Order: sequence, then structure tokens, then C-alpha cells
Amino acid sequence: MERYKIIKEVGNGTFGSVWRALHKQTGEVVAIKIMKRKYYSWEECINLREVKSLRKMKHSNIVKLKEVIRENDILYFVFEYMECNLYQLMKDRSKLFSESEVRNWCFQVFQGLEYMQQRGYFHRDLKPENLLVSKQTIKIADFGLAREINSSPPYTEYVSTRWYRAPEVLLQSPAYSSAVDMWAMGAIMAELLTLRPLFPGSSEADEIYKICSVIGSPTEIKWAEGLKLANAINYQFPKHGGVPLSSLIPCGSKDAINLITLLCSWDPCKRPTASEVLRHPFFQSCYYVPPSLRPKPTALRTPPAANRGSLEQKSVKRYSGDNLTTLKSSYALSSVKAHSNLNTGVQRKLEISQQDATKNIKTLKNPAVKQPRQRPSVGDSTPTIHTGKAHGPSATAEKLANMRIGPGKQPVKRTIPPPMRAGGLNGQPDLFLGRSQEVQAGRTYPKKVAG
Ligand SMILES: Nc1ncnc2c1ncn2[C@@H]1O[C@H](COP(=O)(O)OP(=O)(O)OP(=O)(O)O)[C@@H](O)[C@H]1O
Repeated sequence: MERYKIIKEVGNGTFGSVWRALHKQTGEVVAIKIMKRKYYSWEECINLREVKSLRKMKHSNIVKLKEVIRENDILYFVFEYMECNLYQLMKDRSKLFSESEVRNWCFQVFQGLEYMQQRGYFHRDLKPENLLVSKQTIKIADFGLAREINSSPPYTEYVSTRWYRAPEVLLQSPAYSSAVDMWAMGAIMAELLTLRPLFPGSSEADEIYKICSVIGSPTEIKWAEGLKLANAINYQFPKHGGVPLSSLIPCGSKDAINLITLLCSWDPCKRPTASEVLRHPFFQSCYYVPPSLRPKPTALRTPPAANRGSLEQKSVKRYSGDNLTTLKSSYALSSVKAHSNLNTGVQRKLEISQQDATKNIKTLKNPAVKQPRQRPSVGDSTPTIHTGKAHGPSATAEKLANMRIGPGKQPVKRTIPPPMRAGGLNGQPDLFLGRSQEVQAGRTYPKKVAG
């Protein structure tokens, strides 16, 4: 570590603090993540998801892991340095971003996600804090929870920050897919357009309530599987018709609203894949390189046979600044098939794998080291183990099951996100707080300064 000069702390997450540093010899500025727990052997380190997944990712929209150093049982990740995260860009703004700014960021993030999906990974904790920006470039960071699409469910440990958490995860589906990242991106895209979180639940139960009040409660037609999941944990959805997203995102174009609607579909199979999203009319003005002109990706991870066909067929890598052709509205909603394929691959291996949970070193060896944070990730995103049905109802299941929000058509409420640290404050459990406070339309959400 003596090769680096540590300059300033720039972030403090669940698992590590992140510092701006200087490579003494080259003068290069880097970000060094110092892990909070100790690592007594290299073996422990190289099994970390962050190492395993990031080592394989080489894409201009994925933050580059340059080096991993273990010294005196302390683990350091050396990353390329990025100026700030997306949440920091949003929090003090009163003027909305233009749609083209939002489009530009989202296009880049979806390219990173497409790359991940094609290599068989999904992120699982997308949120504005994990999208890092330097000038016009945005990159996906924090692969601590990334998972291989083909790894075996059930996925028992805690996943993703509440406001961006997909309904199937809230309802404890044991076999979710990369579609959880698409849900999160729908919520993030809406937030970028309005500077307000779309589903600012103050607890897991309130999160579902908020989702229902915006997109309407799921029906058999919209999401039969979801009704089964709810039934399995004895949960009843509140009855809501939802509201037109255009009323919540008045500045959004038709295409933007349509894309967010698709991304935030109840049914994960109905959410488009990243490749499909990149062909959506919302990105029509963005540049596209057809598959035949794309360079062969290096270090391509070969998916197991079960998924290979579907992944390869969908293999679309795109975009470079030059040699461009514009794609004209060739977007087709084949997402049902796409996510089904991924899901099937996952679900096929539905043997109970406790081994899978134990693989998560973060989860098991670093419980509740959560540092106080300001957004709902606090405490709530600590990957504590959900025991799941196999071990009796989890706390979430109980919370959800005990909750009955009275039916009846109510006007849609925009609600204040949890004051300061929502749910799970300082590691406290995520308690159901009842119906959230109303807030007048047009009022912006107070957000606290990021760490
Ligand atoms: N490469 C980087 N360049 C600049 N800042 C960074 C970089 N990586 C992380 N940060 C800052 O540090 C913060 C925390 O980083 P990160 O999300 O990797 O930590 P974590 O412990 O995994 O956090 P979480 O609580 O989200 O799991 C980020 O939100 C970001 O502001």
C-alpha cells in the first residue's frame, strides 16, 4: 500500500470505506475501497463476489477494478476513480435534468448491464449511489452482491436497497433473475426525471404498498406467479388501481414513460432485457453498432449449456463513439421470452443449496456491520440472511403476512420518504410503519446528504 498516497474519504458503505488516493509513481488518481472486516487468507478474498465478478468485467460502463491488495489482513480494492455518484448529483438539485441527459446516462448504464447479462451476471443492488459519474461517463459500481445468472437458487440472503427492490424479491421469490436490475433501472430512471424516488417505501410492507399505489395492484393476468408468491407467505396485496405514470413524471416523454412502465412491470418476465431496452424508441437517437460490426469480446464467459442458446442468440454488444448507425424503432417486446430463458436456467437448478448462502462471505462473516447511511439502504440493505420458507417464515414474511391494508380506492398519494434514514435505522429491523404521510403534489422529497 505504500505505493499509494491516501488523500480523502469519498464514501462509506456497508462493507468498506472508499478513499481517493494517488499512485505515487504514476500520479494516477484511484479509488481505494478498504474493507471493514479482516481477511486472513487470500482464498477468502478471491472468493468474494466483488472480486470474482469484477475481475471478469471489462466494459467502459463498469467501474474498473485495477488491483486487489491484502496487507496485514486488510483487504484493499483499487478502482479507477470516479468523481461522484448519481445520488450526489441529484440530491441538491432543484432544476430537473433534461431528458437527453437522463437518456445519455441510462443508455450507458444499460450497455453495462447488457454486457453483464450476456456474461451471465446480474448486479442485484442497483441504486443511484452505485452509479458513478465522471464528466459525461457513468459506470456501474459495487459488485458486492452481483450474482451469476446460472448460480443455484434459492437466493436466501438479503438483496438490494428497498426503494429499488423488485417485487419478486420483496415477496421472497427464491429464484429471481437479471430482471431485478431492470426493475431498479425503471425506478432510477423515473427518479432521474423527477428528482424524487418513485417508490419510497418506509419499510418492506410500505414498499409494496407504494408500488401498488403507483402501478396498480397485480392481477392474475398481470402477474399470476406474484399472486402465488404472496399467497405462499399469506400476504394480501392492497387494492389499488394505480395512476398513469405520466402524472407522476410530467416531464417525461411518451417514450420515457413507456420504457419506465415496461421496466417496472410486476412480472419479471415482462420486463425487457438490457439488449431490448437499448433498442427501445426512447434510445432511438442513441447510436448503435449492429452485431456484425462489433469487436469480439475478450474473456467471454461461456454460459452453461442450459442457457447457452438463449444467451448467445441474444448476444448483442453495442455502441462505440464511431462507426455508427442509428437504430430506428426496431424495438420489439420479446422480453417475456428473454427473461423466461434466463429464469428457466436458474429455476432448473432448484435444489436447495445452503452452500450457496454460505458462499456469501459478506453475509455470514460480517453481519450487521452496517454503517449509518441516509437512504433506505441503511440497515435495510444489510445482507442478513433471510431464512426463507425452508426454515419457517422470515421476519419479512411475517411482516407482510400480518399486514392488511384496507381495500378501497384511495387517491394516489405521493409520500415523503422516510425521514432521514428510512427503516432499518442503525441496523434496526425494518418495521412496518403503517400508511405513509401524504405530501402535496409538486413538493420535492427531502434527501439527506450522502456520506
Ligand atoms: N471507484 C470509485 N470512485 C469514486 N467513488 C467511489 C468509487 N467506488 C465507490 N465510491 C464511493 O463510495 C461509495 C460506497 O462504495 P460501495 O458502494 O462500493 O461500498 P459498499 O460498502 O459496497 O456500499 P453499499 O452500502 O452500497 O453496499 C459509493 O456510493 C461512491 O460514492
